[in-house]
Amino acid sequence: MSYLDFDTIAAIATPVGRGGIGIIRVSGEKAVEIAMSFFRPVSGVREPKSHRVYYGTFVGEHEETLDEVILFYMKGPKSYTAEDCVEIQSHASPVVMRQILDLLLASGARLADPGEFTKRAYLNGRINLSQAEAVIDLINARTTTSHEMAISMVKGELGQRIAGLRDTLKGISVTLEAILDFPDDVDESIQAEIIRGALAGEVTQTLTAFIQNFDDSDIFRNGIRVVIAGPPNSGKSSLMNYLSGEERAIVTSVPGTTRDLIEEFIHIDGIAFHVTDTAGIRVTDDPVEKIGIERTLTRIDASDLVLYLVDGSEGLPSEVLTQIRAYNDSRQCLVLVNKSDLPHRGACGVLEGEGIECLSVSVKTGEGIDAVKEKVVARILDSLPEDRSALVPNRRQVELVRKALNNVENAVEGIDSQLSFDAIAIDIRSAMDLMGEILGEEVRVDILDEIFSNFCIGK
Ligand SMILES: Nc1nc2c(c(=O)[nH]1)N(C=O)[C@@H](CNc1ccc(C(=O)N[C@@H](CCC(=O)O)C(=O)O)cc1)CN2
Ligand SMILES: Nc1nc2c(ncn2[C@@H]2O[C@H](COP(=O)(O)OP(=O)(O)OP(=O)(O)O)[C@@H](O)[C@H]2O)c(=O)[nH]1
Ligand SMILES: [Mg+2]
Repeated sequence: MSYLDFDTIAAIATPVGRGGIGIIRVSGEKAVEIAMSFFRPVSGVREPKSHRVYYGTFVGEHEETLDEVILFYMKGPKSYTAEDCVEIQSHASPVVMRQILDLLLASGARLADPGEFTKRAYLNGRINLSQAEAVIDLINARTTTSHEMAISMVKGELGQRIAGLRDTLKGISVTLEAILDFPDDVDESIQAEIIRGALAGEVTQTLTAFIQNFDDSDIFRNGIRVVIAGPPNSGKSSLMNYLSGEERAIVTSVPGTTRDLIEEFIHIDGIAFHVTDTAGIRVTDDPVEKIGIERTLTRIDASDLVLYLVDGSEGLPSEVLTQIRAYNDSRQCLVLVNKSDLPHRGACGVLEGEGIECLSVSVKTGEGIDAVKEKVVARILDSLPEDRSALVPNRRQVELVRKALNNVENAVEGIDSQLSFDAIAIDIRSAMDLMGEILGEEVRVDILDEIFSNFCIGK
C-alpha cells in the first residue's frame, strides 16, 4: 500500500495545558498545501523545502495573527509517518493550538485517530508492528527500567530476533519440502536429526527465553506489590506517608485509625512499587474495622512482599509473633521494628533468635529507612535474572510466542515418533505464520485497531 492512498490527518501532538511550546502535526499528501493556507512565512517563501524550518505567523480567516509559529516540513518518506509531514510549533496555549487545528481541519485535514501517526509509520513500512507497539510502552513507561525495555524495542531488536527465527524455520521448511519432493535423494534420518537439533535447540531456547523475560518483566511493568501490615498503631500509615513523600494516610495515636486500603505508586532505584497501607490486624468487634482487616488479609495474599511493622516500644506480644512466623514461612516478608527513637523491648533479639530477618527503624526520625529501601530492592532483584536489558515481548506478542513454542514442541515430538514429514511441515508453517503476526505482516484489522486505539491522539 502506498502512502498516497491515505487522506491527510492532523492533531495536537503535545499535552494539553499551558506550556512553552506546543506542536500541531499534519501528515499526508496534502500536508504542505493545508498547512500553508494559513501560514505566512516572513521570508515570503511559497514552497517550503524538506527538513527546513520556517519562521512566520499563523493567521485566522481574516488574516489576523493567531500566533507567531515555526513550521517544520519533512517530505515523505523521510518523516515519522513516511508521508509528507508538517509540524506547526506554536506557543502552547490550548486556545491558540485549538484554533490552529480547527483551521487545518477546515482546510481539508481530518482529525487523527489515537495512534494514527504511528499506525501510518507502520502501514507505510517504516517500522514493524512490535516497534509501533513499543512506542506506546515508551510513552507509558513509569520507571527507568521499563523505559530501557521499551527503547530497545523501538530500535527494533525484538523484531530482528523474531525475523531471524523465522528464517531458521523457513530453512527447515524448505528442507522438509525437498525431502517430500525428492525422497530418494536425501537421507531422511540424517535430515530429521539436523532439523530436530535446530528446533529443540536454538528455536526452543529463544522462544522460551522470550516467555521467561515477559514473566520476569511483569514486575517492572506493573510494579512490585508491597503491603504494609502489622498490629494497630505500629506506624504503618506513618511509613506509607514517609515513602510516598506526602500526607497520604491519616495518622493518629488511636489504634484502628486506618480502615480502608490506601494505595500509592513509589519508585526506588528505577523500580516501581505499588504500596498498600492497611488496617492494623487485631481481634475486634467493630464491624467496620472487621471488614478493613479482611481486606488487609486478602491484599497480603496477593502481594509480592509484606513489610510487617511492629512497635518496638511495645515489645512483641505472642499473637503478633505467631503471625510473623506464619508470614515468614509462607511468603516474602520483612519485619520492621519501628519507633527506635523510643526505648526498645528486645523485639529484634527475639526475632533474630528465631532466624527471622528484621530491621530496626524510626519512621518518626527516618532512621533506618534507607536500609529498608536497599533491602527491599535487593530482595526483589535477587529473585530476578541479572540481564535487565533482555528483549521483552508485550502481552500480545508473548501469546503468539507461546503458540509458536507449542507448534515447535509438537514438531519435535512428531520427529521423535516418526510422524510423516507432511505433518511436521504443518507445525513449522504455523510457527512461521505466528512470527509474521508478531512482526505485523499478517495481523487482522480488528487487532490493529485495538493496538493503536491504546495510543493517545497526536502520536
Ligand atoms: N518535532 C518532533 N519531535 C519528535 C518527533 C516528531 O515527530 N517531531 N518524534 C516522533 O515520534 C520522535 C522522533 N522520532 C522520529 C522518528 C523518525 C523520523 C524520521 O523522519 N524518519 C525518517 C527519516 C530519517 C532520516 O533523517 O534519514 C526515516 O526513518 O526514514 C522522525 C522522527 C521524538 N521527537
Ligand atoms: N515515637 C514514634 N512514634 C511513631 C513512629 N512512627 C509512628 N509513630 C506514632 O505512632 C502512632 C500511630 O501511627 P500510625 O502511622 O497511625 O500507625 P498505624 O500502624 O497506621 O495504625 P492503625 O492505622 O491504627 O493500624 C502515631 O501517633 C504516630 O505519630 C516512630 O517511629 N516513633
Ligand atoms: Mg494506619
